Parts: sequence; structure tokens; C-alpha cells
Amino acid sequence: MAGSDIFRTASLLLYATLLFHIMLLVYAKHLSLTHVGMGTVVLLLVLLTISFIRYFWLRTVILLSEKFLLAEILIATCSIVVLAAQNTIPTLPMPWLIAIAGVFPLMLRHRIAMLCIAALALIGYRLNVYLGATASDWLPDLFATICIGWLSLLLAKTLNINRIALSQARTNERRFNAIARVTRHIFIITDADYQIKFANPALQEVIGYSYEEILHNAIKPILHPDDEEEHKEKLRHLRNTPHSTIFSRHRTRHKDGHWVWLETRGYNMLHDSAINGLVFSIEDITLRKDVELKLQEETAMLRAVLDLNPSMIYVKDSEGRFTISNQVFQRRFGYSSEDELRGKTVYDICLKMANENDKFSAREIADEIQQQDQQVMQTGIPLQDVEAPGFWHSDMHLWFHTSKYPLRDARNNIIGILGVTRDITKRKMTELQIEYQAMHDMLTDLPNRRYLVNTLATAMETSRQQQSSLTMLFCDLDFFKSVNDTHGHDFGDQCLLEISKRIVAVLPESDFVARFGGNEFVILTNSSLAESSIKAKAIARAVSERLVFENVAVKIQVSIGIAQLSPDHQVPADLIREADAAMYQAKERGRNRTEIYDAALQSKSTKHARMDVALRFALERNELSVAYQPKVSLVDGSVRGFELLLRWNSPEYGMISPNEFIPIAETSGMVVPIGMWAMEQACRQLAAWQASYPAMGDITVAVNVSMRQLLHTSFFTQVREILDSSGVVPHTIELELTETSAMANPLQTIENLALLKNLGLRLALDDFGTGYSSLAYLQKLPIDILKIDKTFVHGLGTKQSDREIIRLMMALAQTLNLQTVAEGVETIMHINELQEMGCDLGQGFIFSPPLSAEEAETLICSSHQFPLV
Ligand SMILES: Nc1nc2c(ncn2[C@@H]2O[C@H](COP(=O)(O)OP(=O)(O)OP(=O)(O)O)[C@@H](O)[C@H]2O)c(=O)[nH]1
Repeated sequence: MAGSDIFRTASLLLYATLLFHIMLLVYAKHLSLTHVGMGTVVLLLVLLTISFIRYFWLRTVILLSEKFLLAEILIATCSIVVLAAQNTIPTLPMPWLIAIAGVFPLMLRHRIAMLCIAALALIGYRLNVYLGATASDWLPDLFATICIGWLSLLLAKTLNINRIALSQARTNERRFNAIARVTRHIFIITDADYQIKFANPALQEVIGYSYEEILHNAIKPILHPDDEEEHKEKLRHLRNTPHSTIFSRHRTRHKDGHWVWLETRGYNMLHDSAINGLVFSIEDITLRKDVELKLQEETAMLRAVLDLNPSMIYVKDSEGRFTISNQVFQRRFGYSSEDELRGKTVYDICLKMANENDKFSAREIADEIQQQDQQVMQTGIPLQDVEAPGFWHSDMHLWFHTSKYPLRDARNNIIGILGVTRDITKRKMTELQIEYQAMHDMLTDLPNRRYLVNTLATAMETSRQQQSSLTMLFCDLDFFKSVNDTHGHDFGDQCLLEISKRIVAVLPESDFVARFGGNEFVILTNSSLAESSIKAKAIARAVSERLVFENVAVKIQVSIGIAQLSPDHQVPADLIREADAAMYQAKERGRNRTEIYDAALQSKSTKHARMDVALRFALERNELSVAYQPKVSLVDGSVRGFELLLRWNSPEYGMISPNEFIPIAETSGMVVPIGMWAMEQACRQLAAWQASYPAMGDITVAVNVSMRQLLHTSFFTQVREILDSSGVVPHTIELELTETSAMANPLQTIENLALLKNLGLRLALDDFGTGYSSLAYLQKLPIDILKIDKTFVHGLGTKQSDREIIRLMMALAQTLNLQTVAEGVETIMHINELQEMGCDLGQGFIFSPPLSAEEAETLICSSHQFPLV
């Protein structure tokens, strides 16, 4: 009971008994009260009413406020003092003052109560003295007042403490109940036999059974068979071990039948007298468990994805320590598990991988990798698609593709990096191979034209910066087509391969050799022009060495053009064009030689190019014509034959001599159809003459044949067809082949000439003396006629050496039993000298310039004889 409750009862009793006491006194002693005494009684009645109301209704509010209580104590004390002053009831006051001292301190604050007690004791003492009581009378009253008041104070204090404790306990209880009701955790207290003594409502929420159901129906929770044994063991341990705790995760069947995952914490509080039981806090973790399971599944799946991935995948924290890695990564660096690698740094790995043959030290490699990682972490920018070869000796031949991504936490702070590296060696090799193939020639493995152009662009720049010289040698094999035509393309390939090797072999490694096109090779060198000429000679020598494959021997020669980089050259094509022009010059000048580019050559080659185009249409536009230059017997001046000479009357360039246009036709290949046309003209004309003038005898017509024609696959067949269709006597047709071209590929020439010879044709070696005939080959050539070049004839009478040369030629011709024809006979002296040396025939302006067919026919029909003196 609280102090206020005691006070309410005590004050009611106080006033009631006080009034009852007054009424008894008045009734027993037949007293009558004065007006003041009556007023006092009324006042006491009011106080009684107030205490009555206070007792039943207004328990605390106004009536218990301290001011009111002080007023009330004052009124009550005054009433008693007034009543004591009534002559009729002087014995009244002291016990009631003591009662007041025992009632009001219950509700007053300590100090005020003490003051009131003191005041009441003093009032009592004064009243006793006033009423004439002796010290032995009032002293006990005084002590009683103080003692009762003091006890009341103590009682109030004790009651207050209890009240506070009680209220605290109630609050705690309410709080606990609130928590127990609100929480989703189950709280259970059981006795030592696991009988539930207390359970909060969460129990029903979680497992479907309420506390009451369990209690009344003696329901026991059903544990999952997989968890039962372990959980029960833990419970036993809890019960048998004072002060122990347990933690258990297990499944319990819900009232509905499904399993619920519970996480149980148990505390043994059997020793606690208030609780005397086992206390359990149980959490429903079904959802969490589901999430955990899902997470486990996902983690396992991710793990599988990581480990099955052929790339090396790893995660490093902000300090560069490996945290996650897949099996490919672990295997590569010799680790057997993720745990073994976890916490290691790239420095640890590099030290482990280090080998004495490595190009870089472990530290250098690790620094490099670390730097990359730092860059990604500091900038937050991923490093993507880096392709590089391996760092270590063991994997330098491998290529890797690496990407690194920054990893961020929930607050977007970078906390590490994710690295993905995959082996791209196969792809890279293919790419390199493709790149290599795009830049190299398949057959010879030399750099190709594209590679050359790229290299040339760089070399031009370097050469300009360093002011060093840059020279290009443009090599084109002579009459290579014939090699293909005769021996087949595969044979040609073997030749090209061998020649490419020879070229590379004679040049220093610093020179760049490329296969520019079919049978063209280009060399880039920093040599001067003079040095380049020496190199060209070496190349020509090496190329022209005999080539023997499968018992077939050929000799291939090369024409080389040289051009040097000059300030006029803007782009690679400029230098290439000039070297090419120089090479063409070499071709035109008889092949198997080297020419250095000069500016005049350029304009010539431009004209050459234009004429080349025009010449392609010359045949179909009938711009070509023929003339016949007589060959005269130096014995009797009779006409023994004609040399058919071509004329080109170009609407654009006017009359062009064969000396000018035949080399162009040679280069473009037009010489083949043009030559065949000339052959046809010769045969038909001669056949016509032979039919008209049977008496003309063996007068011949000679046609020039180029090497290109001779080597053409269908040449032989076409000649035979023309001979057949024209009906000409074959041995009256002579084919003239220049010495230079005959000797370009003598083995081949010998073979082809033999075939022609079999057709009955006569063969002549033209311009004899200008080339470098090998006597060994010369005697094997199936020729009938040797034509002495006009340069020697012109020297007759002026240059003794020319005379000697002709004499030697005559001797050679006699030895080989060949007819001799001197070209360019222009003076009587020439005739005399030639006659003296035994030359058979002469041809030149002293006899006749080239004639039209009609003019020639006149000579034939008149059996014309030219004067020889
Ligand atoms: N075997 C072989 N022949 C090739 C290859 N590339 C080009 N050729 C041949 O090389 C010949 C080149 O001929 P041209 O340069 O026009 O003429 P040429 O016969 O060499 O005569 P000139 O150059 O005028 O002295 C052609 O017959 C091509 O078919 C190749 O890779 N292999």
C-alpha cells in the first residue's frame, strides 16, 4: 500500500473519530459548546467531508496537493486548539495533535513534515502549559508527538521506496510483455523436463501452436529427422550444464505441416530462483535460410562459372592482395586452391614464377602489373583490351588479352579490381600470320609490294631527317615468261624462289629486299649510287648463274633500274616510278644490264608509255606497213633477197622507225601479234612473187623475230600454218634473231630454233658482234646466216679494229659453214673490203633503201644487178 492510501484512510479515521470523540464527550458530560466551539466542529465536519471525498473519489488531484495539506493541517490543529480552549473539553487536544503528527507526514515532504511535527510538538507543549499540565503530563505527549511523527515519516519513506520499486517492476513487466508480444522472436521458458512454463505469442506465429494448445494438449514439437539428434544432444547438454548456453539451427514442423527453420539460443537458468528454468530465444530463420540456400546455390553457380571459364579471373583488394581467383588463374601460377592464393600479392606470384632466363626481374614485372592496378583504382577507369605477350621466359611466346575493372562498395568507393586475362595466342598467331601474309610474298617469303611501300615511306622520312642517301634497285627478270611457257609454272616458281635467295644472299642484311610483282624484285638500300651500281652487278651475276632443277638448266638474266631519293620525291610512288623507268631503259637497251635513272629518261618513259598505248591499236587501225630492203650478192651484184622492215605510220607521232617502236612492242608483248603479222606479209608476198616469177629462184625474204615471239607457245604452230596457207617455199623464208636475245636463254633458243629449222626455214643471227655470244652456244645454234652489225661495217676503212673483228667473224662463219650478210653497206670501200674478206651478201643504202613491194617486184622481174664498183 502506498503512503497516499494510508493517508486517505488515516485522515478519514482521524476526523471521524475526532468528531465521534467530541460528540461522546458532549453527550456523556452533557456539555454545550460555545459558538466558536460549534464553528470548530462544523469546520471539522468539512474536513471530514473532504477526506471522505478524497477517500472515495478524488484520490489524488487537488486534495493531496501540498499547499492544501498544509492548510488542512493548520485548520485541523487550530480546531483542536480551539476545542481545547473550550472550558468544557480541556482534555481533548493532546492525543489528537499526536494523531495529526502521525497522519500528515505520510503525505508531506520530508522537511516540511519535520517542521510540522516540530510545530505540533510545540503547540502541544504550549497547550499543556496553558491548560496547567505538569511536566510529567506534557513530556510524554511531547515525546509521543515527535516519535509518532517520526515513525510516520519513516513509514512514508519506506512506503515510497516500495511504491517506486513496485511501479518499476510493473513498468518492467509491461515493457517485457510489450516486447514479448511485439517481437517475432519466440521466448520460451521451460522447466528441466522441457515443459513450457512461459511462451510469448510469437510461438503461435512461428510454429502455428499457441502456448495454451501446447500446454493443454501436451504437444511436443516435431523436429526434422536430419536435425533431431544434434538438437536434442544440445538440449541435453544445456540442461545438464549449469550456466551453459547453446546455439542450434534446426527444422521444426509447423502446424500446417511444412518445415520451419529455427535458430535457437538457450540459457540454463535453472539456478536462478526467479526463473528456475531453461530460457530459449528462438528466431524463425526460414526466410534467411532460403536466402542463404539461394545464395549458396548462386555462389556455387558463380564458382562453377568462374572455374569453367577459360579466362584467368581474379579479384584483388585495395592493397593488391588476391581475394578471389578461379582455377585457371590458380593453375597458371601453381596454386592448388583459392585459399592458398588468398592474401598473396603480385610480388609473391612474380617471385614464385621467376626464372633465370626471364628478360625482366620479378620486381620489374610486379611493379609493372602493380602500376596498372593502381592506375585503375586511382582513376576508376577500366583498363580494357590490352594485348601483350607473356612476361616470363616460359610464356613469352604466348599472347594475353587483359581487362581490369575497378570494384566499388555500396558507397561507391573503389575497394579493389577485377581482372580478366585470357590466352589469345591462337587468335594472335592467326592475326600475325594474316598480317605477315598480307605483307609477304607467299612463294619467296620476301616482303611484298605493300610492305615495300610502307617501309619506303618510313625510310624516306628517316633518310630526310638523317640526310642519308636512299636508293632503290628495281630488278625485272628478262624473258621470264619464256621460262614459264617452256618449263611450266612450277618450274618458274622454283626459279623465282632460288633467284630471291640469291639476291638476298649477295646483299647485306641491312638492305631491304621485296618481291614487287611477278618477276620483279626491289631493293632499298642506304648505299650511294656508286655502291648501288656495284650491288646491281653482284645481283646480276648471282641471278645469271645457271639454275638447274630436275635436270633442266636455265640461265635467267635481269634488267635493273636504279633511282636515288631526291627532294622532288613526295611519296613512295615517285621513287618507285623512277626506278621502274630506269629498269625499262635497261630493257630497251637490250636487257641484262643496269641503268641509273636520269631526268631525260623520265620524259622518254612518259612518251614510251603513251606510244605503248597507241601501238596496241596500230594493227587494227592498219597503221603498220612493210618495206623490203634488198640483200645483194657481193660477188655479182644480183638481188639475192630482201629484209622485210616494218613501218608504223602513227597519226599521233608520224612515221616511226622499228628501232623505236619494236622495243616498246617487246615490252608490252605486242611484238608477238605484230611479228606474226609481218611474217604473214612476208610469206604471202614472197609466195605471190614465186608464183608470178618462177625464174626468180631462191630469192629470200627475211623477217625479224624477237625472242619473245620465239618463246611464245603458239609461235611454232602459227608459223607452220602461215607457211602452209601461203604456199611459200619454206627455205626462201629467213628468220632473223638478234644475237642479244638469242643468247639471253641459249638453251631454250637452241631448242626452239631447231623446231623452226625442221619446218625448212633458214635462220639468221642478226646484229652479230653486238652481244656477248658464247662460242660454245653459237656453234650449237642451228643457224644458216650470220649478219654482221652495221657498226663494224661503218668502221671499215677507218677503224682497223672493226676490220679485224669482221675478219674474225668471217673466219668463224666459214668454220661453222654459215652464209654472211653485212649490214649498213654504204660505200664502195665497204663493198671492196667485204668482198676481199669473202663476205657473201651486203645490204645498205649504197644498193637501195627499203623499197615498197611494187619497187621490189620490179627488181625481181628485171633480175636487176647492182653495180659493185
Ligand atoms: N612461275 C611464275 N611465273 C610468274 C609469277 N608471277 C608472274 N609470273 C610470270 O612472269 C612473267 C612476267 O613476264 P613479263 O615481265 O611481262 O615479261 P618477261 O617474259 O619477263 O620479259 P621482259 O620482262 O620483257 O624481259 C609472266 O609470264 C608471268 O606469268 C609467279 O609467281 N610464278
